[in-house]
Amino acid sequence: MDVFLVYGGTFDPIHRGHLAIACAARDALRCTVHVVPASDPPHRAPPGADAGQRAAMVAIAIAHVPGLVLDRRELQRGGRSYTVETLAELRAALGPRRPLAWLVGADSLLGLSGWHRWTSLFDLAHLVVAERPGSGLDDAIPGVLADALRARWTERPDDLAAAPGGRVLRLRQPLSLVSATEVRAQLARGAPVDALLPPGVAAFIEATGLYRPAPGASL
Ligand SMILES: Nc1ncnc2c1ncn2[C@@H]1O[C@H](COP(=O)(O)OP(=O)(O)OP(=O)(O)O)[C@@H](O)[C@H]1O
Ligand SMILES: O=C(O)c1ccc[n+]([C@@H]2O[C@H](COP(=O)([O-])O)[C@@H](O)[C@H]2O)c1
Repeated sequence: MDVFLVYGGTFDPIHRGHLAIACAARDALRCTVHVVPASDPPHRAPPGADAGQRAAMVAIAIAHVPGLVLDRRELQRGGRSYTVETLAELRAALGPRRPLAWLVGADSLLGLSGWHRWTSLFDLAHLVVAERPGSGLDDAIPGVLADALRARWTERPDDLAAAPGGRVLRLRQPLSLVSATEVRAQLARGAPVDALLPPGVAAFIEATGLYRPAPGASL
């Protein structure tokens, strides 16, 4: 059965690194990627753009990318965007047998043991983990998480199609150095960001005045 693949993120703003891993996961699993902007992302400071603006930038970024679709379920649910709740909602809708997977970057995986009800995530879905510069997966995984992952790792996409959840697929895609932090910093100092962003997103940011320093603020 084909995998229902979900990619959650703050996307403040969505950048080329996000698209690169979404497309790599799409191609590895040969399935659609459902991109889910977080309404109120846990474990981080409030985003610079509101949830509607972040979703609008995702819509612009993926408009012409085959196999990527916007899913507004966390915006509609409101409140803290706990992944375990999103996956439980999807599992109820998809039934117990459909393979379901959640895409993360390596830095997110390294913090997984701090997530709300994190051990339940594996009962609900697979994880797909994209490598990210600066976040090594081979020796950096903290003990309790390493133990939880040990028997779950695979490099074979077919293992995800063969079960509803519980495996962790390591994606080995070309690395992208881009981060939303870097994009926001560049914008704050008035530096060009076109090379970091999908087409159309820079124009949206320019038109809305997002991420500009407040007048008179020192950089
Ligand atoms: N360049 C990248 N390579 C691999 N994974 C990435 C990359 N950028 C983001 N991700 C992953 O995408 C998901 C959503 O990321 P997020 O929206 O927080 O972007 P970010 O660039 O990490 O943002 P920020 O710099 O504000 O923390 C996370 O799981 C993150 O690990
Ligand atoms: O459920 C949690 O406790 C949890 C903790 C941290 C991050 N997440 C989710 O992981 C995704 C990436 O988070 P972030 O902060 O790197 O954009 C996003 O969908 C978050 O809602 C979820």
